[in-house]
This record gives sequence, structure tokens and C-alpha cells, in this order.
Amino acid sequence: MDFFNCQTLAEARRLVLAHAASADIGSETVGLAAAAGRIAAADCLCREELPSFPRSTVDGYAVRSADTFAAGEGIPALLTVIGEVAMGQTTALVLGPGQAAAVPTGGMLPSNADAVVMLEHTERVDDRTLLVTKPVAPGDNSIARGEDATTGTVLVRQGQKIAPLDIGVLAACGFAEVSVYRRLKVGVLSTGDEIVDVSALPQPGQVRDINSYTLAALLEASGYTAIRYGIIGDNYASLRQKLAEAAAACDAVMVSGGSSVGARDYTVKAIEALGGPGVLLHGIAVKPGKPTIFGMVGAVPVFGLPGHPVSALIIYHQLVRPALAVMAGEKVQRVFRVPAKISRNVASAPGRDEIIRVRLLPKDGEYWAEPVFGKSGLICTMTEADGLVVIAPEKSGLYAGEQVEVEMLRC
Ligand SMILES: Nc1nc2c(c(=O)[nH]1)N[C@H]1C(S)=C(S)[C@@H](COP(=O)(O)OP(=O)(O)OC[C@H]3O[C@@H](n4cnc5c(N)ncnc54)[C@H](O)[C@@H]3O)O[C@H]1N2
Ligand code: MOO
Repeated sequence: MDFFNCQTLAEARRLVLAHAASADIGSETVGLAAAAGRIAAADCLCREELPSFPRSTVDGYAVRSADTFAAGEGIPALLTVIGEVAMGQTTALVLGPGQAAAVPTGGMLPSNADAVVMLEHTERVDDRTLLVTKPVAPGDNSIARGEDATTGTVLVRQGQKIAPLDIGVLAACGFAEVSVYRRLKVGVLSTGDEIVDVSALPQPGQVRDINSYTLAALLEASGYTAIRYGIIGDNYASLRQKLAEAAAACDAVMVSGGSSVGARDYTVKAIEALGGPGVLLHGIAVKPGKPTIFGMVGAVPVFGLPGHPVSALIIYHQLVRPALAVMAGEKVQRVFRVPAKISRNVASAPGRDEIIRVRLLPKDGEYWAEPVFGKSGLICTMTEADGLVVIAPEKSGLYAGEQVEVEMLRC
């Protein structure tokens, strides 16, 4: 007998992503210093030439490079110094044939200069006379106007998560403020009469709440706001009331535990009670994580995650995380996958995705993925793992040495 009408993991993902795509969370403007980790709500276009003036990248002399072509230690090029460029100021100097101007690192090149000779490759004979002992080619030791970016260059695309690396280019182009999507707010509820808070000493039969802490930490690490609604006992009325509260205040909600088919598993009933569309999925052909629930309370997606902590984490990773990223406006999602060889035979049941935890070990210039076995109630198997390997439903296992892709959990 099977209590669930299971869909494949791929079908479940399609269903969840289709609902996530219709979310509209709105945008806000934040100062550049607060923009890292946020998702751009509009393309950030370069509004000027970067740099806006041709600059020297060394201390030396701005020259017309052709004047130095034959220069060498034995027969230096003889140039006339017509002046000095001041730092941070425009220069009116114009180089004629055979002329040079002293320029500091970062200083503006005079008109007609197309390269800079480093100080150490020159000799100043007197105020006006310069010997150049090494030739320079056009563009040497300088940056042309617009060489970094030109007007209209897309610096950050709409839907791109702004990385710390992107902040520099936005600063260079004068983005004191950036338009970003509002931070996604996600509610987290733990259920179960046996669950007590981390601060409590569990009595026999009780366990500490792992899931709401882990899930909230994962949400925060992704840049979302996690709201923990605490622990709800196996009581339908309380669950329904807390779920209604969370759905009214959040963009999405995760309920852990109570997803199976036991007499005390009220999550399905509570979602259904809060109005349409209600429960859209109960059961996925995946191990672990089979008793997963997905429903919509109005426009708010609700995920019922299995209570076993490893199952909850894996379903978060495989199903919830991509959906939240779409809701948050992220267009390009980067899952870091590392190619590796599986270190030993692993059996799996055809007809369902099996997701195994692995640790990555470097050996002879490549990575080997070593399975971390253990029941999905054993949270320590998670701390030992670096990533996950998905064994597809059409397979009956993996052979030692077989090539796999490890979806990184830590990076
Ligand atoms: N007859 C069947 N029973 C079960 C099936 C099934 O197909 N038929 N599926 C099993 C699978 S697979 C899983 S996974 C669990 C999921 O059940 P629930 O989502 O209803 O989870 P609970 O029963 O509430 O809890 C399971 C387990 O995890 C512990 N737990 C729950 N929440 C937390 C938490 N926040 N922190 C730490 N540990 C937690 C809980 O104490 C239980 O030990 O159902 C199987 N049963
Ligand atoms: O599939 Mo459950 O989710 O075994 O642990």
C-alpha cells in the first residue's frame, strides 16, 4: 500500500517553479554599501566612458610612441620635455613630434601622447632634455578613455545576484544607489509534540529542534529574511492558526515535520483549510524526502518538509531553494557542481531519484566522491558531507569509479 501519489523529482520541481515564477515581490533602492548579496531589479548600465580620460599606469613620461621605436641603451631617443602633468587635474599640454611630458601614475595623458615610458627607462639630462633607453608601443603603460567600459555597457544584469566583486565596478561608474528586489521573507515552522527548543533539556522521548534553525540559517545565507514561528505541537488548530499567521506575513512558508500520513500529520489538512489553491503535491519519488508537500495558500507557496533533518535539508536544497531563488528575482542560479568519481559501488532503487551525501577527497589530480551513509534522522551525516549526488530514477546504482557530479553544499 502506498499513501502517496508520487510525482518524480523533475515533475515536482517543474510544478513548484511554475508557481514561483508568478511571484511579484517588488523592488526597493539601497545604498551601494548594502547592495552586495541583493538581486538587481534593473540592468545597471555604464553612463559614461570608464575611465573618462586617458591615464598613465606608471610614473614616467608621456610620449608619442613612434618617437621611441629605435631607442636602446646604446642609442637612446632624445626628447624634449614640455611640462609636467599635475595629479587629479586636466592638462592642456599637447605633444608635438619629439616631445614628452612628465606624468604621475594615474595622471592624465597630454593630447597626442599614446604611451608612457617608465621613469627607470629614462634619464633626465636637464630641465628640457630627456633620454629614453627603451622603446614603448602604442598603449603601453596607459589606459585609454573607455578602455574599462563604454557608455551603455551592462555592468550588472537585472536578475543577477550582486556579488562583492560587482560592487567595485558599480562604484567606479557612480552607482551610489542600486535598485534591488525586496528581500524575500520566509516563515519557518517546526511541528511535533516531541520537539523542544535548543535551550531546553530534552526529556526521554523529546528531541531538540534542528530543522527551524538549519532552515533559517540556510535562508539567511541566501540573503533572505527568515522568520521562525517556533515549535507547534501536534495540534491541528494551533498549526492552522500559525500557518495562517505565517502565510499572511511571509512570501513563502516552510513547515517541517507532520508531512507523512500518521494520525498526527496535520500539515496537509492545515494548508487545505486556509483556502485555494491548497495542496498541489504530496509525495515525491525521491529518497530521502518522499513525504514532501507543496501547496499554495493564496499566492503564498507552502512547503511541507519531512521531519527527518537530513530529508528536510535535502528537499530544501533540491526543491525549495530553486523556487525561492526564482521568487526572489534571481535569473541565473549558480549551483556549484564538481565533477568527481564515486569511490565505491552504491545501489539504488530504479523508479525514484536517490540522493546521497558525499565527501570530496582529492586524489591524483582529481576528486573522488566518498558516500556518507546513514539514516536521514542522523544529522551528523550532514556535517561530514561536502555535497550531494543524485542517482537518476532510470539507474539501479553507481559503479565504483563512475563519473558523477557533486552538487556542493559547502562552498
Ligand atoms: N507509514 C509510513 N510512515 C512513514 C513514511 C511512509 O511512507 N509511510 N515515510 C517516512 C519518511 S520517508 C519520513 S522522512 C518521515 C517524515 O515524517 P514527518 O514529516 O511526518 O515527520 P515527523 O514524523 O514529524 O518526524 C520524523 C522524525 O524527525 C524528527 N523531527 C521532526 N521535526 C524535527 C525537528 N524540527 N528537529 C529535529 N528532529 C525533528 C521527529 O522527531 C521524527 O523522529 O515519515 C516516515 N514515516
Ligand atoms: O525519505 Mo524519508 O524522507 O526517509 O527520510
